[in-house]
Amino acid sequence: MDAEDHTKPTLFAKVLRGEASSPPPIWLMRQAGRYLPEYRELRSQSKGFLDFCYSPDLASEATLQPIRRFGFDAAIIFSDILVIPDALGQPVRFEEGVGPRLDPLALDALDDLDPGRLSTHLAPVYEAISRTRRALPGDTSLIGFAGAPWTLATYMIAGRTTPDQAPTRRAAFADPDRFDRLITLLADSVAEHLCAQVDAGCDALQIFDSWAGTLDTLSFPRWSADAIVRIVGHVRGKHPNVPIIVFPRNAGDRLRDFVETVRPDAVGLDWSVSQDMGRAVQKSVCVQGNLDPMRLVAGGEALRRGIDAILETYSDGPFVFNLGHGIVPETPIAHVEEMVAQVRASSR
Ligand SMILES: Cc1c2[nH]c(c1CCC(=O)O)Cc1[nH]c(c(CCC(=O)O)c1C)Cc1[nH]c(c(CCC(=O)O)c1C)Cc1[nH]c(c(C)c1CCC(=O)O)C2
Repeated sequence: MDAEDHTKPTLFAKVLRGEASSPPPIWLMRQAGRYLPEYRELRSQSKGFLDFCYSPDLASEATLQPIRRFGFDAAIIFSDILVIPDALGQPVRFEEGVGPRLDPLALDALDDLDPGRLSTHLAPVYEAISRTRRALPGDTSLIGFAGAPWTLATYMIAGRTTPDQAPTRRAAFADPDRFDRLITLLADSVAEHLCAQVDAGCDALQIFDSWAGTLDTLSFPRWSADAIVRIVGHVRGKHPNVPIIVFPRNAGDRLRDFVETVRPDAVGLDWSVSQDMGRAVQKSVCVQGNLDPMRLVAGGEALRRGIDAILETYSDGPFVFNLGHGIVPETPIAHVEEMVAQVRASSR
C-alpha cells in the first residue's frame, strides 16, 4: 500500500463530524484477530499476546491485514486496553484459551501504581502507530483507543473477566473514596495514552467502556460518564479536532443522559439499543454499530435482514457501520465479504 495525502479529512472523519453518507463508512471492532488465517500465522511468531502488542512490526502488520483484505474505511491500531494496567506496574498475562490474568489490585495498594512509567512502557505502541500511518492509504483513518476507567478497574480489581463485575462493584461501594482515586488515576493515564497515540499518527480515538452496563443507576454517572468526561476534556484541550467515539456497552436507557453528559463526536451502539433510542441520540451525535456479531457468524438471511434494518434506521444521519461488539473468532471470512459488499452497494 502506498502512503498518500493524510491531510484531507477521510470519509470516516467527515461522518464522525456529523455528515450523513450513504453508503456509510465501515470498520469492525476487533477486525484484526483470530478469524483471519494470516493473523493466526503472524501471532504464532510471538511468545505471548502482549509481546505481540509490543512488537511494532507485528502489531503494525496485524493492523494492516484486515485493511488489505476488506478495504475498511478505518484501521484500529493492534493493541489492547490492558496495556494500561501493565504499564502502570500491574503485570498482565494472557493465558491461551483462558483470557487475561492480573494479580488482583487491593484499593489500599494504589500507591504501587506508577503513571510515570506510561510513556516509556508504551513507546512500542506509538512506534507501531507511526509505522502503520506511513503504510496506510491516505483515505483510511487510523483509530487509537483505550479502555474507560471503569472497564480497566474491573480487570485490575478482579484480576480477570467476570460475568457481572461483582468483585469490583463490591470493592467500589465499600471504599468509594479510594475507588474514586483509582478512577481518576486511570482517567489521567488514559488521556495521556490517547494524546500520545494522536501525536504518533492516529486521526480518531475510541474509548471502550465494555462493562459500563454493570454499574447501577447511582454509580453509572460517577464511574462511567464523569470519568470519561475528564478524559474527553483533557484530550480535546490538546487535540480539539480529533474525533472521539465512546462505546458504553449495555448502558441501556442511560445512553441518552450519557451522550448529553459526555458529548463525544460519536457513540457506539451495542446490539440491544432500540431504534427509538439510537435515533434519539443520533440527533446530537454520530452513531456507530448495532449489528449483532452472531448475525455475521450465521450469515445468509439473518445477516442480510440485520444489515438492511440498520441501514434503514440510521442512513439518513451521521452513521458508521460496525458491529454491536467485537467480531468473534469463529466468523467466516465469506460472511464479512458479503457484509461489506451489501453495505457498500446500499444507498438512500
Ligand atoms: C475488554 C477488552 C479487552 N481488549 C479490548 C477490550 C474492549 C473491547 C471489548 O469489549 O471486546 C479491546 C481490543 N483488543 C484487541 C484490540 C485490537 C484492535 C482490533 O480491534 O482489531 C482491541 C480494540 C486485540 C485483542 N485482544 C485479545 C485478542 C485475542 C488474543 C489472541 O490473539 O491471542 C485480540 C486479537 C485478548 C483479550 N483482550 C481483552 C480480553 C478480555 C481478551 C481475551 C478474550 C479474547 O480472547 O477475545 C481485554
